[in-house]
Amino acid sequence: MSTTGGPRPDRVVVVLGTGTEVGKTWVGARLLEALRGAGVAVAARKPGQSADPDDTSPSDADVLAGGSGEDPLAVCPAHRRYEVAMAPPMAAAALGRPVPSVAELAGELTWPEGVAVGLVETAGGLLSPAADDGTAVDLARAVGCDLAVLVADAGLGTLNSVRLCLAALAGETWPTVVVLNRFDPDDALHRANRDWLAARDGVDLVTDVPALVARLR
Ligand SMILES: C[C@H](N)[C@H](N)CCCCCC(=O)O
Repeated sequence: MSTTGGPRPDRVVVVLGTGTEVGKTWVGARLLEALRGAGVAVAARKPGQSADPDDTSPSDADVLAGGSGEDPLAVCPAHRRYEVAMAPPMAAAALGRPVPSVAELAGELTWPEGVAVGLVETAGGLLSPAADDGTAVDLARAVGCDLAVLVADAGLGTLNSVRLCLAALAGETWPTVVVLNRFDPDDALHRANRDWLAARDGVDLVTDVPALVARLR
């Protein structure tokens, strides 16, 4: 159940990560691009973003906006951007700015009419604070997640991080697709990780964006 008002996308896809810097934004932007290229109406939202002020690379909202074809300020409004490399609510507090609640972030989310896939990207990992009173998972619930995309690294350590995240998501109503990002088919460990998670744990898993797009069809 979403706490947001106004038009709602046919499907809300929330991009979660096993941790920070696993490539959530890259996967989200490529997904938006591919769907848009196939004629699907998309929109992206980043309810809060934080970054090192010395980082000159495009912000997450800029990258997502490139994928969805929107104004970056529609993806993440100026008052939810924090130039401190901390979890967004922690960054807000460090800057002496208001720290939102999960309900406030979800309530701020507006969608254009006629969106088929609305993508919401969270910040950091699954249990990183998203607001004063909740994590990325709490935010996913509040925005009415229909499908979670859990982005993980393909390499060493991913078995543990994916299993921890899926355990944390066990009570949720939505299905979760795991993306093993930066997957190299020539890497024996990457292949072994994929096979172990899929065969032993029955994880719904993909290793590239085209396969993820196919899941959304
Ligand atoms: C600055 C960084 N790139 C992200 N935007 C924020 C990551 C927050 C992680 C918080 C944590 O789980 O410890």
